[in-house]
Parts: sequence; structure tokens; C-alpha cells
Amino acid sequence: MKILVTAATTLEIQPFLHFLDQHSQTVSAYQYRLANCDIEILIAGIGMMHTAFSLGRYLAANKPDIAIQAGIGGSFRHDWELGMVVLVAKEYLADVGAEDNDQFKDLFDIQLWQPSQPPFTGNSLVNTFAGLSYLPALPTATGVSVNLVSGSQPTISRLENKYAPDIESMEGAAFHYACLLENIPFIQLRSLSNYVEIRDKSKWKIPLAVKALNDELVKTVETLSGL
Ligand SMILES: O=C(O)c1cccc(C(=O)CC[C@H]2O[C@@H](n3cnc4c(=O)[nH]cnc43)[C@H](O)[C@@H]2O)c1
Repeated sequence: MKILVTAATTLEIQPFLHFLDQHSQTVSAYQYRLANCDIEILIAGIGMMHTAFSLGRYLAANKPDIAIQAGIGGSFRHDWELGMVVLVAKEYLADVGAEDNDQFKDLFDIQLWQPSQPPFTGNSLVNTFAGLSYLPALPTATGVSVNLVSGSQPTISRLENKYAPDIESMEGAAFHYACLLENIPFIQLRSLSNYVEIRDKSKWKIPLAVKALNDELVKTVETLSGL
């Protein structure tokens, strides 16, 4: 089995890379052999443009049996604790569109995209989890992907009213889009590093989120590898 693990930054999956260095055979840079699995790492960069380009280039030359995106993200849900890990079931592109005075309209609203045009289901990018031999038992979440991290009450309310999101990231939608178009079974794991609120970096819990994310990533890859 060939597994692709992709992240925006090395920092987010550093403990997983350490695990691979200790427990697998290194084939070449960012390529490992663990039990009966080939594992490739793709550090795609922050944001949807970087993710789409990196993944598009990778998937043009490779066909993994499963792709896993691992990253930290912001939570709209204040009843969810920071450090919790979720499985993202659907993604919205939440800041691509047009402003109409004080209203935001996405590309479906202004009919530049049609609902359910491939690979969308309605106006979202849905993971049916088809073709996966294992699915981590985690809470599922609805994600919004943005270019501009939300940090004002009007923006947060707009996103909550329009998409009812649980979490926010800067890459999830690009990952879903690429995997759906290429028919690659996929899993997006996100751990909650912060709440989506007026920006206060001092409240972020990045080390906690990275540890929880990587514990889950190791478990997932070990299970997929039959360990
Ligand atoms: O300094 C900032 O204001 C800032 C804002 C968002 C993210 C960062 C990062 O350093 C991490 C980038 C990475 O993290 C994901 N992420 C984490 N929290 C959020 C969020 O609340 N909204 C959107 N993205 C988030 C994101 O996917 C990036 O890859 C710094």
C-alpha cells in the first residue's frame, strides 16, 4: 500500500517524521518503508494555492492508495477543547467570491460555479470516506478554507451563518478538491490549535495541537500498515 502524508509545514508533522526515522526504513528523502507500506511525505506549503499546485504536481506522477492531510486549525466550536483531533467530512471555499456592498457572495451564489459541478456535492467538497480500509474513530467536522484567517466578529458571524463550520484551515478545500478529482481515498486530520476569534496568538496551543495530531497520525499509519 502506498500512503501519501501531506502537511502545510514540516512543524506540523515533525513528531511523525521522527517516528518514521526511528521505526521505518528510509528509502530516500521523504520516502519511507513501514511494514508493507510505502509512505511518502509532501510538505505542500501554507494556503490553497501552494497545496493545489504541490498536490496537483504530485498526483500527476503518483497514484497513492490513500492520501492523508495532517494539520492544525482553528475551532468555531467553543465546546471543543484545544488539542482535540477531528476528521473533516466536508469543506467549503469560504472566501472566494464577490463582495456586494456589505454582503459576501460565493461563486455558487453568483452562478460562476454550478451546484454539484464535479467534484462538488452541492456547494461543498464532501469526503464520502469511500475506499478506505480504516477510518480513525474521531469526531467529524465541517471545515471552511480561507485565504484570510478570520479575526473579526462580522467575518466569523458571516461564516457561521452561511456554512455552519466547526473548524477553519487554509488548505483543507484544496486537498479535498485534488483527491476527489483524482479519485484518491483521503483523510483530513485537523487538531485544534486555537479558537476562531479576534486574533490573540498568546492563546494558541500549537505544541499541544501538534502532539495530539501526530499521536493520531502515527496510530492511523500504523493501523493502515497492519502494525
Ligand atoms: O499569526 C497568525 O495570525 C496566524 C494565523 C493563522 C495561522 C497561523 C500559523 O502560523 C499556522 C498556519 C497553519 O495553521 C492552520 N491554522 C491554524 N489555525 C487556523 C485558523 O484559525 N484559521 C485558519 N487556519 C488556521 C492553517 O491551515 C495554516 O496552515 C498564524
